[in-house]
Amino acid sequence: MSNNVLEDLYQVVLDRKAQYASSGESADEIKKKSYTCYLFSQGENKILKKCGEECTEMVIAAKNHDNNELKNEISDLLYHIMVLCAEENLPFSEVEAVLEERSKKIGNLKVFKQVDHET
Ligand SMILES: N=c1c2ncn([C@@H]3O[C@H](COP(=O)(O)OP(=O)(O)OP(=O)(O)O)[C@@H](O)[C@H]3O)c2ncn1[C@@H]1O[C@H](COP(=O)(O)O)[C@@H](O)[C@H]1O
Repeated sequence: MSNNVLEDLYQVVLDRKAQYASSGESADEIKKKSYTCYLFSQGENKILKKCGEECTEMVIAAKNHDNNELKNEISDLLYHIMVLCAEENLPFSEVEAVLEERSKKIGNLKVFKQVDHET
């Protein structure tokens, strides 16, 4: 594995998508071998449901101030987001590019309105 854990994970997800597309197995068989292939076999609604579920679990972990649980839930969410990107044919590198572009900006883009209470 290279230093870029996210890129490597996305590549595994893409490999599983290709693997699923070429396998003629049932969902039960697929699930035993690869959870990622199973998600692709279930389609967009299932993947979106999982993203929502993992996001809620992340929020609950944060509300409980349980950082051990929180890091696991964030990891689950990131994985499911990658499956969603692959399902939608959105290269994860495009998400990284948006973050990189934003990192070049200094300060907040919003201009704070100064209210003059004297007038
Ligand atoms: N990062 C993950 C990852 N995070 C979470 N999960 C799986 O997500 C599932 C979430 O559990 P749930 O109880 O919510 O779901 P479930 O009851 O098993 O099934 P459903 O409710 O979704 O039908 C578990 O089965 C976890 O194993 C993941 N499965 C895979 N990966 C990565 O994907 C790679 C390829 O995995 P496979 O496709 O399984 O080989 C792995 O090496 C990991 O790097």
